[in-house]
Amino acid sequence: MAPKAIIAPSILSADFAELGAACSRTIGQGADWLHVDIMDGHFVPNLTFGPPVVAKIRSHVDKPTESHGKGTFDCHMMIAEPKKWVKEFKAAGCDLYCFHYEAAIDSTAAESPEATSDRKTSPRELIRYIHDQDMLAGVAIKPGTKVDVLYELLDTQYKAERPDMVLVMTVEPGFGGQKFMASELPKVRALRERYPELNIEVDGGLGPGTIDQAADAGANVIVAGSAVFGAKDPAGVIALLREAVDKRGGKL
Ligand SMILES: O=C(CO)[C@@H](O)[C@H](O)COP(=O)(O)O
Repeated sequence: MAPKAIIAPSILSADFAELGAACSRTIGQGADWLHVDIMDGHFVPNLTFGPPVVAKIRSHVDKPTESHGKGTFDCHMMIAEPKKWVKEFKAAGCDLYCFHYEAAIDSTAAESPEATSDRKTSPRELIRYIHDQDMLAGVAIKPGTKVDVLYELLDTQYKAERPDMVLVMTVEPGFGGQKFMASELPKVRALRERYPELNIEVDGGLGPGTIDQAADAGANVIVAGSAVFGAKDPAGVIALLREAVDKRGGKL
């Protein structure tokens, strides 16, 4: 049985002048989680917000009462140094810290081997560290990254080192409103076949016109930015996305 639908609107497409109100309204419109895109201008060519903003908007939304529950702040860390910010984002109210596999393994930016070990870390160590801070851990892959790099992490017998969620990007990370890349769906299908109970998130170009393909492939955590925040009826879009995923439950 595939896991249930989790709808996570991306607040990157919200009106930043009223971000707190937009967050609470979106939860009221039926969203399960809020997807919070953190960009550092290095890992991706765009800048968004840091811990003080996350802390402010957190106060507009009730904390989840259970793991993966309503109100979860799903922080998508598009940053070059994911280990460096774990404690700050925990303090700001992040519930799920989803780092990029590519950032965790990339040591080429570090100036010296010593700096490398200090600033970069292996995905496995990083997952353990995130769990030690009492957050869920997610691992994201960009379109150019093969899905099988994740198998070793997902197959570990040590729960503390296993991701709670995988994010398959269906656009190049960095900006909202891009065209959905169906070429990424074989990754989702491969993950779903191998891990029937895994939370598999897709992000980029999701909306009423693309959700069926993503749900057919096995995605259950759906990020949608412009499709929700640009809609006349955001609650209707959230319900449609949920129904598309849930009606495939058990048939995958
Ligand atoms: O991480 C990202 C972009 O890097 C996303 O979360 C976008 O914010 C999704 O926006 P839409 O494609 O749904 O408009």
